[in-house]
Amino acid sequence: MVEDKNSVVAFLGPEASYTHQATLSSFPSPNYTLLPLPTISDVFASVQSGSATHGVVPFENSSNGSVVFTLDLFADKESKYQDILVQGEAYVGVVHCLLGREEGWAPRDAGDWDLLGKEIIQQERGGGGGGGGGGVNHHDARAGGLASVIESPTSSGTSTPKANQSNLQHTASLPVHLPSNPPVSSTPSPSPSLTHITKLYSHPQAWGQCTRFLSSTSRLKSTERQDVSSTSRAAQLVAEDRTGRSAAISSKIAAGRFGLTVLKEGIEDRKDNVTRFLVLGKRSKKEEEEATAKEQDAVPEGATASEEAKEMAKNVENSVYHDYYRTPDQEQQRRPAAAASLSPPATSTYKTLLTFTISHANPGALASSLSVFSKHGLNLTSINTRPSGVENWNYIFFVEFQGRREEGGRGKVNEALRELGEACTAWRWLGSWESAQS
Ligand SMILES: O=C(O)C(=O)C[C@]1(C(=O)O)C=C[C@@H](O)C=C1
Repeated sequence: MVEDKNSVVAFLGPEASYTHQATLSSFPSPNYTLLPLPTISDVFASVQSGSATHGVVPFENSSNGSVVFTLDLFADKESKYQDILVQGEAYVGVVHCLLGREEGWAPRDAGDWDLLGKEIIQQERGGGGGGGGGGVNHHDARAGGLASVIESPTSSGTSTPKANQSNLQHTASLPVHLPSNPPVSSTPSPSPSLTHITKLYSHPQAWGQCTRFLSSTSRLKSTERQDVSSTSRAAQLVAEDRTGRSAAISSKIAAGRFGLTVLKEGIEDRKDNVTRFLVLGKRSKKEEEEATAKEQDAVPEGATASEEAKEMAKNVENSVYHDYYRTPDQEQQRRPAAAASLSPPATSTYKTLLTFTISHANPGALASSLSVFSKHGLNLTSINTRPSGVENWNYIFFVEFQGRREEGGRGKVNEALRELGEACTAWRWLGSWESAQS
């Protein structure tokens, strides 16, 4: 990533989320200001509006599949995130823990408790709208938030080697504002009783990654579960619960951050549990203007208005959109630019994410669209769908493949896109980036 001390990186918070770990791994330098936001849509919105230069969002988990909230934001049915492109990825090993209070726990010191409560309330107020997360001071987000409670890359939420340039061990320490003698212990007894737990909090993805533990622990089988916006938000809510009867599925790092006890560690179904995160960026105004100028030059002299239109539709050199939510006129006015990510060095492996729609009434439209990729030797690595939102049982298809769009309309990805335009009703390029997979 381009390092600039004015860069603001928004991520799904509050601090100590797995997304925070992915953010530190992709943006290890203290020159970046990290901004925890309550929801994934807040992250998209902040990148689109320019209040953040980058965003980090969860995309898929190795055992539980896609993060549908993120897919729906990429589907962008209301055309709110037209300038967002994927510029990178990060992998974080996810070791889930059950966090809470031990049976019989009670806040020991009202002063300490008030201080902790005040801290949490401050975070929520600073969050920039909406419940569900904590917006902490930017610097706290980096320092106090996560780095200061990370003991080693194996403590929880480890990164895969490539992502682990991170500085998950980054130890800058700005104030955390937790009480010096927190009213809890983060050291569990060997096998703490769970009979006092009456409510569980977590992110929906986490339930799906801990099914065995949840279904085999008699106390928890029938315990009420509440979905919240992130695993660290779950930990934050449990820390606020003065009854001591709730628990969160979250990370060991979050236990340290929010002063909770790890009641059970390693509760994920699979030990190789990994979540992939995407780094978002925005096409710049300058790039957009340049692309508009280039495309105007590209229209052959003497072309008629309709030939021009045809030429524009064919010219995928710099286009991001063949957008399904825009009329051809609107489409021509926009003509977005190539992202900075179009010109990385040639040695690495790249990935590209696209969405497309087809006419469901047209037999073979889906098969023809997909065959474009194999025809051009592009290794299709995943396919997803989300409801189109236009008509029942119609879908937006997401495909990811190895390769990248090159500048100047060259290369097999550009060729495939030209052909895809003939097989589908519309497509949208969501970015090409260097793979972080080892
Ligand atoms: O970042 C977090 O802590 C989240 O709660 C999000 C999220 C996700 O959506 O995948 C991230 C990692 C884990 O897979 C579980 C939850």
